[in-house]
Amino acid sequence: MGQRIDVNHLNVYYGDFHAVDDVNMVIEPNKVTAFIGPSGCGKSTVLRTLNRMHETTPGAHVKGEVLLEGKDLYAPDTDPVAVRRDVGMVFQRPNPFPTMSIRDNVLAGVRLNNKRIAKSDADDLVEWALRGAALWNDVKDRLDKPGIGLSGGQQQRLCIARAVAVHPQVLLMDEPCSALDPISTLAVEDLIGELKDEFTIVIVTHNMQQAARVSDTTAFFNTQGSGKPGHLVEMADTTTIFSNPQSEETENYISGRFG
Ligand SMILES: Nc1ncnc2c1ncn2[C@@H]1O[C@H](COP(=O)(O)OP(=O)(O)OP(=O)(O)O)[C@@H](O)[C@H]1O
Repeated sequence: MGQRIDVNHLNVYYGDFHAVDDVNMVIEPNKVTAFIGPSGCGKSTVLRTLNRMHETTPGAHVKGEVLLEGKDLYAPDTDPVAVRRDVGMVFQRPNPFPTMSIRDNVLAGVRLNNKRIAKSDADDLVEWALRGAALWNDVKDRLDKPGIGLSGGQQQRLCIARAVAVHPQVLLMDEPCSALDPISTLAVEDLIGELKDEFTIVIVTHNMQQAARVSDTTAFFNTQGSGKPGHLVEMADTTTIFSNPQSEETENYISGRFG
């Protein structure tokens, strides 16, 4: 089952630069939450703080709280590697390991977590993850071929299979369809709808139609301009955000007046 995330007074900094100001939000379990907003408003930054991935950028740090099912992801005794196991991530560009087979790509995260796994269990896990990522039928006869030999859309689904294989509670997706053609995009969007039965999903997208199609809840971020921190303007049911937003800023953005 997916888990809930509470974000309390989250501020994010790159060195001295205050990139995101005072975000408060609840990300509901087993729902798809979309982050939308103009370039530079902090969508990816906030997403990356939900599994401490921003810490891979030197100087990036947070103030405030991120709670996964009530547990503070930034508590001193919390292991970031364990956080990333519970909160998986799929990136903008499909990034299968180029020298690995399809099968080994699916198992890569499990092996990185130092889990020993028997061959038959590995076979079951590979099939389960690839079925979950709607890729099994495409690849079941070529599991030992390189992952890099798949189409872009298939590679992205392989990356989703690799992410789900470690059984995370939450799946973060940073513009997962931006490098895909329209047919692959639809396949990944359908998949997101199915995956929410098992995981909590947060997706950053530039595409408002995509947010409207795939998400239950939408968070609109904005910034007063370059050099100014991004902030959360409002968050509500996706239908409310697109049909009856509270803020004029949101109204202007979704009606295409800026961004
Ligand atoms: N590695 C970094 N070092 C310094 N500043 C950064 C870094 N990454 C992002 N920023 C800054 O933080 C702010 C938020 O950036 P972020 O990438 O989160 O925005 P975004 O809404 O995801 O934008 P986009 O839609 O263009 O991807 C911007 O002002 C950006 O310039």
